[in-house]
Parts: sequence; C-alpha cells; structure tokens
Amino acid sequence: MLEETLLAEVTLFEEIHGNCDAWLWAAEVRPAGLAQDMAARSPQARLSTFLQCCLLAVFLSRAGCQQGEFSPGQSAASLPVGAAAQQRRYLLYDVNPPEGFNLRRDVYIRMASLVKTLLKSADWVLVLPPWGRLYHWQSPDIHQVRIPWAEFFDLDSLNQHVPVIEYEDFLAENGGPFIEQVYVLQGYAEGWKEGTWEEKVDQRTCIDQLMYSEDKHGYYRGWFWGYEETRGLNVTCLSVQGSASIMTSVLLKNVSARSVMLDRAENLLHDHYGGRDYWNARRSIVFAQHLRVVGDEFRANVIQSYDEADKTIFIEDWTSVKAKPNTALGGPYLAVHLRRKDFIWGHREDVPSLRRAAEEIHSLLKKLKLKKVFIATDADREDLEKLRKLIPEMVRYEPTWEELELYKDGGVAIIDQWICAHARYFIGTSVSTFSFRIHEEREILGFDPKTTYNRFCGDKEKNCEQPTHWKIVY
Ligand SMILES: C[C@@H]1O[C@H](OP(=O)(O)OP(=O)(O)OC[C@H]2O[C@@H](n3cnc4c(=O)[nH]c(N)nc43)[C@H](O)[C@@H]2O)[C@@H](O)[C@H](O)[C@@H]1O
Repeated sequence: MLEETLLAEVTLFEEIHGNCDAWLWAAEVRPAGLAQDMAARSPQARLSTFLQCCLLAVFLSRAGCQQGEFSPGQSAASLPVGAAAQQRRYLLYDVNPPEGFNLRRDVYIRMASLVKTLLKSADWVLVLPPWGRLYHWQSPDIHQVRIPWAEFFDLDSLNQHVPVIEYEDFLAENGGPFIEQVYVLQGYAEGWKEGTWEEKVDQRTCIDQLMYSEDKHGYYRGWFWGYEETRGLNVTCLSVQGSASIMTSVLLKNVSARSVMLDRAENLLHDHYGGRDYWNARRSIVFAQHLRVVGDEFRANVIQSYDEADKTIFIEDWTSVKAKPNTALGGPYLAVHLRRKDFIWGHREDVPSLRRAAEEIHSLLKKLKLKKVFIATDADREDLEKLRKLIPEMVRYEPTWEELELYKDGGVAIIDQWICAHARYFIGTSVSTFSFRIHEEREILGFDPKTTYNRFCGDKEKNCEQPTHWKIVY
C-alpha cells in the first residue's frame, strides 16, 4: 500500500517536473538513458534520484550557469551554497571496497578523531558514508546500497561525540551532488624504510589505477556509495604515512574546498588506539534502537536473559555511563562467534575445524555450568547442518525473509553481536574484527576480561595466543 502511494507520488512528480533542467542535465550526463534506468528502479530510488536532480538544478541556477555550461575550473567554494550558509566544511570518506563492516566501523573512529582535531580550528562536520556493496552482504534479492547509518546506529549518540550528518543531508545542505576535492590516499611507492618512521603526507602520482574517470564536463565520476549523480570536481592522490591527524594541515591550510573526501581512508592510522578519545568515539557508536530491541526480545524469549538479572542495564546516553569493571554478570548462556567463509578458504592455521570448535564449546559449557550456547556465524547451510548435529544445545538468531529485508545483513550482524555481548562468557575467532567489536561492547558493559578476550585455536596451532585486553579509558 505504501509502495503504491509512493509510486503514485513519484509519477506525479515526474509529470509535473519532467522537463526540469536537472532531468535534462542528468540525461546528458548519463546518455545511457535516465528514463529507462529510472523505470527499472524501485519507487524509493526514483524519488531519491529525482530529488538529487532537482538539488542539482538549484545548484546550477544559483551558480548562474545554463544547463551544461558549468565549467570544471569553477570551484564550488566560490559559489553561493544554499542551506550550508553557515560556512561549515564537510569531511567525507570512503574505504577500500573489499573491507568489511567491522573494519569500517574502526575507520569511522579514525575519521571522528580527525574531525575532533579539525574542530579546534574550524567548523567541520563528518559526512557518514552510506553503507552498501559489501562483499560479505550476499543475501539475495535484498537492496543493500545507499543504506543510511541510522539503519544500523544511533545518530544522536554519534553526534554527542562529533558532529555527523548522513550523505543525503549533505546533498541537501551542499545544494548539489558535487564534492569539491577528492583525495585518494595511498602509501609511499618506495615503502617504509625500517628505523626511520616519520609521519608525512605528500602529493604524489597515483600508484594504483584510479577508480575515478572524467565525464565530458571534466568532472570525476566514481563509486560514491552508489550515488550515480555525484561528481568530484578534483581528484588528487596523496601518499600518507601516519595517524589521521596528519591530514589536519592539508585540510586547514592547503585546500579551501568546502567539501573534501578522503578515499581509502583506512590508510590513516589511529591517533591514539585504545586511548580516551578512541573509547569515547567507540562508545558513541551505539547500535540503533530497533536492532537492540530485536536482540533483547531474543534474549528474553529464547535464552532467558534479562538486563536486571544479568547486571547489564543499558543507559541510552553513553556519556553518562561508566560501568564498574567486572560488574556485569551476563545471561545464562555461552556465546560464540565462529567465523567461516573466507576465513576457512584461506586455510588459516588459527581457525578451528567444526569438530574442534564443538569440542571446545562442550568443554566450556561443562566448566561454566551452562546449558545453552548462542552461536553467531557466517557458516553456509552445509556447515550449519553439521553444527546442529555436533552441538544440539546450539541456539541461533535466524531472521525470517521479511526480517532480513528489514534489518539487512548489517542489521542481522548487529543483532548477533548484541546477543554475544550479553552472554556470561564469550569466545570468538582469531583476528576477526567482528569478534573485536564484541570484545569492545562487553568492555563497555563492564564484563570481567576473562569472560571476553577468548578465541578458538586452530586444530594444529602451536602457539595459540589469546586476544589482547584493551582496557576501557574514560
Ligand atoms: C581478513 C579480513 O576479515 C574481515 O572479516 P572480519 O574481520 O571477520 O569481520 P567483518 O569485516 O565484519 O566481515 C565479516 C562479515 O561477514 C558477516 N559475518 C561474519 N560473521 C558473522 C556472524 O557471526 N553473524 C552474522 N550475522 N554475520 C557474520 C557479516 O556481514 C560481517 O560484516 C573481512 O571483512 C575482510 O574482507 C578480510 O577478509
């Protein structure tokens, strides 16, 4: 019903504004045929594209341009920019495409730290890169691009640490889908000479083939999180070596662009990994309420886990939370994160066979006097069947198709992490950032580190070092 109403609205919009400059411009930019393209998309996507086109029209008319006459040399910084009249500047970023959900959450912390430093000198806001096209998000028939952060995380909580906005808000404020300066970050071609570590950043020729190409107006098109109308006005490669704050001088002194994007931002390191600022940024990444609710309902209905009894009371405002160490008890279950897929294809020594994992789980259940084990895993159907036979005590959060469509692969991953974070004892997979984020969530809740920093050992692993305890700092 909602879909039908939306479709009717979109059709009406198209009828009224079908000949607006923006449509013509967009059709010119994408000669493949905007109309055909639009028809193939969902009503939501068509409405979103339409709104972007209209914003673009506003932007061009403000710039005093006729359709198609916007000169590439003309910096948008010199143009009157609509609602962004407050003069604030926008930091956008993206990450190497193969990187997964949980490393991206880590890169967010590095960018938040950079914004924090920038804010000492000027008014900056961090633009949250929409989620999508992640290698691991393979559920079929589900639209998984251009996902706003609010679908996974609580925006108010993020904003209590540094100012952030969604990409769609940036489009509206910026008055058009142009990013004035894109910096593609890379290492140094000559590498790092041992013993001479220095933090540096230099403009260099691009080492890898650039993932951006010029359109006929001289603007750069690229992935841009699936926003086809977005263009970069300038693209430059920078070799970087050091922590996020090395970009401060570039952003404050070398470039006057109001919107700057750092692509391949994972090339910047943490300013102070595990320090107070790191933990503040990490604590501000609160899961979206609707996902927490699903996790809590599962805990209550399936594994009899309740915040009060488990001593894991959740307080909405993270800034007022300071859990006393070792106070959380956790629900009456063992939680496991068992990473499979690409972790086993690589035949890694530190990943256990299913049989070995099942033995470890049974031994822990006995030792901890627990009866239920919650297993979060990306195992395929065949491995899941094997697990069910090997571990009859296993419980899992298995979404219906409708739930999966609603929460998406990212949301289901968060629900799994939330349930793992509330268990009496947790054991994860070696070097998986998915497991690391669970460690942090448990650290925030105040669990005894002995119940958290544990991992499976590979069947033939000789030196099975356990994960490092990163103590929370307030
Ligand atoms: C070595 C690196 O490892 C990195 O993986 P790693 O850190 O485990 O962790 P992530 O970067 O999150 O990637 C794993 C993705 O697989 C799915 N996944 C894995 N385990 C689970 C689970 O227990 N439950 C659910 N629901 N989903 C799971 C989920 O989509 C998650 O974001 C890769 O992203 C990099 O590409 C690279 O391969």
